[in-house]
Amino acid sequence: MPQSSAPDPDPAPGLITIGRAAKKASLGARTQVIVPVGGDAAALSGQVEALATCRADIVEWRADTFLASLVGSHFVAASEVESDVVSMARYVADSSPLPVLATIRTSVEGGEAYLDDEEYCALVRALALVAGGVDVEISRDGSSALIEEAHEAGAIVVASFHDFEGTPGDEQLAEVLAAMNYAGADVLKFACMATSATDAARVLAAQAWAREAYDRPVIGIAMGPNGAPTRLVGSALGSAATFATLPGWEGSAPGQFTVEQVRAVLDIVEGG
Ligand SMILES: O=C1C[C@@](O)(C(=O)O)C[C@@H](O)[C@@H]1O
Repeated sequence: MPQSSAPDPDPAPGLITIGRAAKKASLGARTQVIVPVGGDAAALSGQVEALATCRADIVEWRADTFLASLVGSHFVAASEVESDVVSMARYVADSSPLPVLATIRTSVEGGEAYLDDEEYCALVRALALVAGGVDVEISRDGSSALIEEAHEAGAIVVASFHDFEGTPGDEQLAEVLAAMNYAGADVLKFACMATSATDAARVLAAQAWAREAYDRPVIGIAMGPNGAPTRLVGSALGSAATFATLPGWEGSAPGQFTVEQVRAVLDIVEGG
């Protein structure tokens, strides 16, 4: 259902605004720090409170971890959980001082949600009515239509691809990024496990290439110890955002630094 609060027009080519009302951030210029929050309702409220004093720009609500706290590791129908998930999304959107990116990471891409494609699309559609942005896994059947529907609902779309085993070849990475661009995503994101320094370097090369080829914000992440430096390189190497943890809370992927650590490096790399 189209909403009145359509996304703001792009302020400039290659720049995307995420957020609703007064909570906004810009992707595509200085690297934005995205802090993931998740878990059950009690854990979430502790993390949302901690956002007030953390120097992040955007909060990512990992709705899949909340879903897992409700139903465990089982396939579910969207209709069984939608009202709980949407209520929690509203809570995060209202209580967080930062714009919200809502993510349902499915088990196929390393997350905790067990949903088939249809149920996944239904839940993401519901979240798009509440959050400033939604993550859409590009490999899901129906992802292109979902991107359009999320836009109509007033959310920007971060298309995503994950490989927790390794880093695909250059050609496959280029194909994934091309598919995200073709599908009309606002931000192109890929995260791959780096098993060597070469993998990390290839992720950075693909990120820089996509930034030039598509003029859309790109987030390239090499996960794990070999890839950790890719989380700190900043916009000079094409990075629109980096995911960093709230101190004292678990991160959402291997190799993440804390918000303060990332901030300190980005202040040097991009100028404080
Ligand atoms: O896609 C990503 C990137 C990520 O996997 C990372 O490696 O930092 C963390 C996830 O929470 C997020 O949805």
